[in-house]
Amino acid sequence: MTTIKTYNAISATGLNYLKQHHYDINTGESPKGILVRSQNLHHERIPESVRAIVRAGAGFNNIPIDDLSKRGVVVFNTPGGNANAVKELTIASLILAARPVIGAIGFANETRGGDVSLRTEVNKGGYRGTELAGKTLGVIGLGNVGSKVANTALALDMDVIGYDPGLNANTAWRIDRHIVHAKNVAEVLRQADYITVHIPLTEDNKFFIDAESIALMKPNAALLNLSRGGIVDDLAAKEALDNDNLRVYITDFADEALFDHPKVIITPHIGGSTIEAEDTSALMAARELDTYLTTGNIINSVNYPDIDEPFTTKYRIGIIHENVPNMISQISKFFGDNNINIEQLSNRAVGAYAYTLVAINEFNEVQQAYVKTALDEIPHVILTRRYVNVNI
Ligand SMILES: NC(=O)c1ccc[n+]([C@@H]2O[C@H](COP(=O)([O-])OP(=O)(O)OC[C@H]3O[C@@H](n4cnc5c(N)ncnc54)[C@H](O)[C@@H]3O)[C@@H](O)[C@H]2O)c1
Ligand SMILES: O=C(O)[C@H](O)COP(=O)(O)O
Repeated sequence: MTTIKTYNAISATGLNYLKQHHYDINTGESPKGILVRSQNLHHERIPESVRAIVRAGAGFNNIPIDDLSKRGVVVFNTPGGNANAVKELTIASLILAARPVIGAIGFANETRGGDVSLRTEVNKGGYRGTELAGKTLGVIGLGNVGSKVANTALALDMDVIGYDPGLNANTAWRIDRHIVHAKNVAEVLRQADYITVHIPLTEDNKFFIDAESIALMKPNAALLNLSRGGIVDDLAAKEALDNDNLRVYITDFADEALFDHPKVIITPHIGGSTIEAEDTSALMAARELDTYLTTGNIINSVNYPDIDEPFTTKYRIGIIHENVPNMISQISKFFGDNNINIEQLSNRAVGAYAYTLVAINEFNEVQQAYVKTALDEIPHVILTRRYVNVNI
């Protein structure tokens, strides 16, 4: 049995998938894989036995990607698995930013006793809001979440302007043609009545919304952050709220500096917390983990290139290496020199790393005994794994 270690509450759908595929959950000493949600792994000791870590969710800023990449540990996430859940909470947040629903509920409860109807009707004028229809929504980041938010806002009769310099042919098609594409973020900040941020927390995106960017917003703008704490400079947002340079700030990330502020609404990081999103993300995560550990196929990795090929030979050798010249020729020469016939060789590189998956049929026990050690000795090879096709 292969052991998988888990952190956080991982949905039973994902755990059951792993159990059905003969994995132990949290029992053995030397886990091969880790399944995690938001637990901060930056200061955890990741056992040497670990070959893969899957983040059941989108954001992976809680995982020490650089260190793990140098060790040959493949890190995955589950793109889109919880995007609908975040979209729905973002729409709820937009409505909370337009209508004083929370205060109105409090007021309704206070009307108890006596003529409830009269007291409600006389005093409800204090809970008038505005409509989203006709207002402009600015969406920063048009990925899995942002594209859904942008498209849904059109159905609420909002005008939508979006900004995402990272869109490509595979992702741009998701975005409705009525959404205006801004050339820079300042365009969004100046035009929007509501601004919602859906980008990952990276070094570059830290305090992406800071005092300077808030100064570009309309003074009655509403700012929504369902991405990550640290993407918005909360102190700058608080100062803008205090000076009437921002109307309301809604964040899914609690911050001591924001508690009890009358213009702030805080939710406790529940954007992806629906039964459906947790099930979908955990199942995607379990499948990605099992697929890599049993076939060498890499799907949705955030630190190495994806390779997803049908496993039609008896064996495969997966070689994670640095993206430097002469690796493929050295690897294929090794197989040739050792009289091992290559049926198929796939190679892909992304940034500093590359992955080569070699498919073979004839592979005797002597060759199997030394191939891993010998390949690992080629300079710039990080980790070699062997896969056996149990269906052949
Ligand atoms: N609140 C929650 O529970 C919750 C749930 C899911 C995701 N998230 C957060 O939301 C983020 C986005 O999720 P997603 O599923 O849409 O991810 P995604 O990877 O599908 O999309 C992110 C998009 O942001 C774009 N981007 C990156 N930096 C940018 C920048 N500086 N300006 C404009 N665009 C930029 C990328 O090109 C990409 O298209 C995640 O990284 C995560 O931190 C939070
Ligand atoms: O990045 C994500 O997917 C979300 O922040 C969800 O986090 P969670 O899995 O801890 O709910």
